[in-house]
Amino acid sequence: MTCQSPIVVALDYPTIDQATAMAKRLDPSLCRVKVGKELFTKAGPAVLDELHALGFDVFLDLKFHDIPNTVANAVSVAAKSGVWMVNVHASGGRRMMEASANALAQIQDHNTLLIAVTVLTSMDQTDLVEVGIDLSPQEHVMRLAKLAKSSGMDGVVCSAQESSMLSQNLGSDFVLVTPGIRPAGSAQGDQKRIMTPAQAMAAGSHYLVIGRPITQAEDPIQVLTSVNQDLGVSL
Ligand SMILES: O=c1ccn([C@@H]2O[C@H](COP(=O)(O)O)[C@@H](O)[C@H]2O)c(=O)[nH]1
Repeated sequence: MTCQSPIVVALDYPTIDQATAMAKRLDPSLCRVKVGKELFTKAGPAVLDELHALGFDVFLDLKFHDIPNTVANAVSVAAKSGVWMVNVHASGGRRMMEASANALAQIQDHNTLLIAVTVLTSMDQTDLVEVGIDLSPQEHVMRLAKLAKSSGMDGVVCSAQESSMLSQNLGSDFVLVTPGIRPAGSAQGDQKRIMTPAQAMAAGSHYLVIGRPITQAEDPIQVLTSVNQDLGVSL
């Protein structure tokens, strides 16, 4: 069954038991799920198998960033594990992204989306200046997204604040995966470039990554259902 919802719930947990307990409170027809560095470092590929067995599409969010050969091989292993989406850092450069896209192309019948991270949603202009980038977040996202597209990526991770600009410049088929989503009233936490779910969809985002506003809610399924309803997703 294809999930109709754009929501990807970030399962940021320290153990496989906590992650699968949350997944069991969710529903694969209402969301996809994301496995990040904390959970994967502890649980390894077993967590992917468990989430697949529960019926979820899984975004493996390990943000690979290394030399081309290393990243291409890691992307290849990820795709063979059956994940729906995997990502690399666009700042790893053209050769790294092209090697990753070529590695995926060699896997028969894979249907894994390959996405490049542009500028983390936790960063603003001040953070960029400190790492030597004298561009606005929007300008740097645009530069990295153009590079990602021409290097064979299916799309990018960006903030929803850049979705409209990217959709207009790179086409509405270029997949925009947007963390930093905050339903009205939820805590911003460490995120800097945020938008509400409805604003993000209106701006052209394809997928909305939502973690703590759902996973730390008293009733996660109620929050998930209510965001889906606000977005007009047929449930
Ligand atoms: O630019 C990025 C890239 C990835 N993330 C990840 O998304 C979730 C967001 O969780 P919240 O609790 O909704 O803030 C988290 O797993 C990050 O590692 C991101 O936030 N920004």
